[in-house]
Amino acid sequence: MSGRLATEYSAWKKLQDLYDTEHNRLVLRDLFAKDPQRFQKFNREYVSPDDASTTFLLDFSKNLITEPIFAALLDLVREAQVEEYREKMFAGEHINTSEDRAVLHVALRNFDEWKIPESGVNEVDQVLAHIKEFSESVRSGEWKGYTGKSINTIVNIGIGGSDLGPVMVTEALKAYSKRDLTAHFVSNIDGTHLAETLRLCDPETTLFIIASKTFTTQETITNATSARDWFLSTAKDKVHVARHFVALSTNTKAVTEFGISSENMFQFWDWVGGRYSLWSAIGLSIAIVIGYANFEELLKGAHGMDKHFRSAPLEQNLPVILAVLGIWYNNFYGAQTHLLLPYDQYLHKFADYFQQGDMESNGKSVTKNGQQVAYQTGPILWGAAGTNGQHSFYQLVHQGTKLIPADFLAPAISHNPIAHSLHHRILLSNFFAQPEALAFGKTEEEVRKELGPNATEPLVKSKVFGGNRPSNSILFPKLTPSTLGALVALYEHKIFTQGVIWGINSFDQMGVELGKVLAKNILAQLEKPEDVQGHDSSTTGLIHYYQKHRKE
Ligand SMILES: O=P(O)(O)OC[C@H]1O[C@H](O)[C@@H](O)[C@@H](O)[C@@H]1O
Repeated sequence: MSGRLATEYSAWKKLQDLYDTEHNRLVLRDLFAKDPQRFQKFNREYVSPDDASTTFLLDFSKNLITEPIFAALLDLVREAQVEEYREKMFAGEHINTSEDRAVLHVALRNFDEWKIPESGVNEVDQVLAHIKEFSESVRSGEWKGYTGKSINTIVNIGIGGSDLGPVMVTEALKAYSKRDLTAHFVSNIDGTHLAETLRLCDPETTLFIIASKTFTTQETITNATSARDWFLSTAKDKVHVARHFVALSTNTKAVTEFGISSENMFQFWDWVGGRYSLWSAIGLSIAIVIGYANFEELLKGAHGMDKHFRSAPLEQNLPVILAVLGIWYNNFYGAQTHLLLPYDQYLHKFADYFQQGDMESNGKSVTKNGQQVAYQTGPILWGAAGTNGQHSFYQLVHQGTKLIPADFLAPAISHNPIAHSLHHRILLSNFFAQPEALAFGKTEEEVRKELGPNATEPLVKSKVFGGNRPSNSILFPKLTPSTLGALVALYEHKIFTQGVIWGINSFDQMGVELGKVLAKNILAQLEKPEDVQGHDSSTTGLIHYYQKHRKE
């Protein structure tokens, strides 16, 4: 984040040399055969400094690295001054330079550990108390709708960071949820999303949570307005809106103008990035679904990881380790993508969540100093919950032409040990088998032996697995709120570390603006063909085709 080009660092040049001279020799079969200590060298156990039950193992031994390469990768971290920039973040310096803002999601889960001199930080506890009080009154049934009934359905209306975090966490921690309370999440401007959700709601017992940092996002404000119209078509009197609509935002003025009173507004601050906001008031739906005590556990789990990131030596520092391994593949092996593969159905939104977290943060091509980068930055992030992915895209991961580094994640214990944990043992056997198959593959010799002398050449070739495909494995005892908090913070700090090395600003999102501006312009031209002005022939042709075929 210094804004320097990564390629200027001497460690970068060293890594390029190491890649050029070594990469043909970096064969996992050989590396493991030669060194019985390889697992010992390249695994780390995380134990939260605050709570020993929040723990996991990171095995990164199945990566295409040696000790000198690992050392050079950590030299790159030192040379890029990641530790100095980390301190700037924790101190509240305005490291989001393009927007002149601090980056302080860590202050939302700080529990008075560090003094951070930024305005708003001293209001965090107050907002948490508000979340606690409100979530408890909804869960206990004390909060009543306009006809005196308790709330049994919540609808979070928000998009991007104001949607993905609450969706991911409420899914991930469903085992902790209040089962007689239904939570829906409406994000898309497509009327179908709201209409299909409202079909499942009763205006007398539904609470709408309007989540928008800016409170100007077109999708959210349009959905919220239509939801209010739907509500008022039954409730009639506007005075009832107060019992059924609350807002989570930094923009008090826009919230009040929408008709939500300030006591029903949960505040946060401009130093909370949208994709880092689940720890803030944006987490209200999480607190309602899993209860405030569990929400606080989530925050504490993340705080433990913050402490680890801030104090652990680089060679023990898990976010740093994940970050440098990512750089090794992204920048030296030319890998374009990175897979997140949780072997836990509860984490089925984990990759979706980090698509925004990673790609909106590090999908940049100029440095903080405005220089065009001549190297790759953020990877394309994708994934699915195991074992579903195995029956979908793993073919390409195992035998395709692309190198796709992957992180496998799994809990040792399931929340649902049905059939005497048979399901879970099968799930975990896949979790152990896939990284093994990716790393070690199956040689032609092995295939021939298996198929016998009559096998055709094409059949033999088609059954060979090249192997040498790298992965990390993260194994934790159980998916608890605190463990989830630690895992999310682990990836947040990985993204931070990579952003600093690439010299980019991980905390703005200018790339989402242009499409929004053009859509606004087009919206005003949709009525009549003669209004369609100022576009290329393709866009004009498409809009004309729509105008010919629409039937309102
Ligand atoms: O919460 P808001 O202000 O409605 O923004 C929702 C989303 O909008 C844009 O896509 C980006 O700025 C995202 O980072 C943000 O999460």
